[in-house]
Amino acid sequence: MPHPTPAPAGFAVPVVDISAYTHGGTAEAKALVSRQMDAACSTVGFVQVLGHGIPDDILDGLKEAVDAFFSLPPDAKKSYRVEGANRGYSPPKSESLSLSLGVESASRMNDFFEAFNIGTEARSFTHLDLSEDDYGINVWPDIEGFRSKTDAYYAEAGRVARTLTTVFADALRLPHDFFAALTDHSVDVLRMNNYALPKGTVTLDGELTGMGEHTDFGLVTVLWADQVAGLQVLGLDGVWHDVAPADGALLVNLGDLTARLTNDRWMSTLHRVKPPIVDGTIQRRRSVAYFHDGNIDAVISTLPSHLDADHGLAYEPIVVRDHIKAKLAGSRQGKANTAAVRDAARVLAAAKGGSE
Ligand SMILES: O=C(O)CCC(=O)C(=O)O
Ligand SMILES: [Fe+2]
Repeated sequence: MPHPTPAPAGFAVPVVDISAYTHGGTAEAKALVSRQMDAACSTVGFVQVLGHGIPDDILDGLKEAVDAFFSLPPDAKKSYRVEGANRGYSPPKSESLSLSLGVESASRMNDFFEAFNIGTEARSFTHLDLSEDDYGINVWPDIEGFRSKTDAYYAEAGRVARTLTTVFADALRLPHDFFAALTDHSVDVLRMNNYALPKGTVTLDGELTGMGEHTDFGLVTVLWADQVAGLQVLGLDGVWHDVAPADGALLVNLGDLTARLTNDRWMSTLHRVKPPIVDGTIQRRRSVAYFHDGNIDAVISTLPSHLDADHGLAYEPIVVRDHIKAKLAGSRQGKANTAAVRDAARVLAAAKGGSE
């Protein structure tokens, strides 16, 4: 089947230009952006974000760092593995994201992506008594410029994530600084993903999964990706749709914690990476996800404005630490996350519907 298939009428990832927030627009311009964001978050849960203001040279530096790391020999990459923390190198087939949802995959550790993670460290908050066990210590590959380039992008992506939470606060009619109290020592992680399979290793048994279906764990994810097919998003129609970033856009999606805040009015949308196989090979694809997950000790409770007393749909309040632990235990240690009942049901329903 040729790829990418055109998106059918009825499914599109809305484009929202947030310049009014990044470049000091008028109150009216901001109100328009927050209305557009509300519509995107309540119908798709993914947004093509323009006007983010990340300079091209910082994006170029990020791509150089990603290429330099993933082109190291396998043994060199493996020397940057970190046990027990969301840091360093993850080789292909060491994770199964679908297990973070409680959905069994055919051969459990099936995802062929490889990744390198960096993130916020507890020790950077000198005034707070936080545990590195909750955050993690970064490892840095011995590659000239890798750290400065990824640090520069990390700061920019964090700025965009925080700007987005300001848009969210306005869209949800919350105090402007509502999210600041949940995110002043946020556990943020940057995951650089590489989807590549050496020639001749691709089998056409239909089980090829770049990254299994999952929802992101936190508040919001800012995703830079190559304009190469592979990312698929589950629509309200129960069908998987191909999505690639528009020119100059970052893809932004909501995570589970924002869905919990809004009692699922805003969507933590299921997504996966299933690259098309063309002539027995897959086209290499890179993506870099910045996860803005909230303070490790923050309690996430459904907003009073979104409680639905009649239907009793509110989630129990949850501490960010407990939520992240349950999700990571699924994807990393092969334990199905039994708490993700709603998500698992949606994946199984979609499995019947197939992809577009
Ligand atoms: O590679 C992609 O486009 C998606 C990556 C992703 O969903 C993730 O890292 O959580
Ligand atoms: Fe994701």
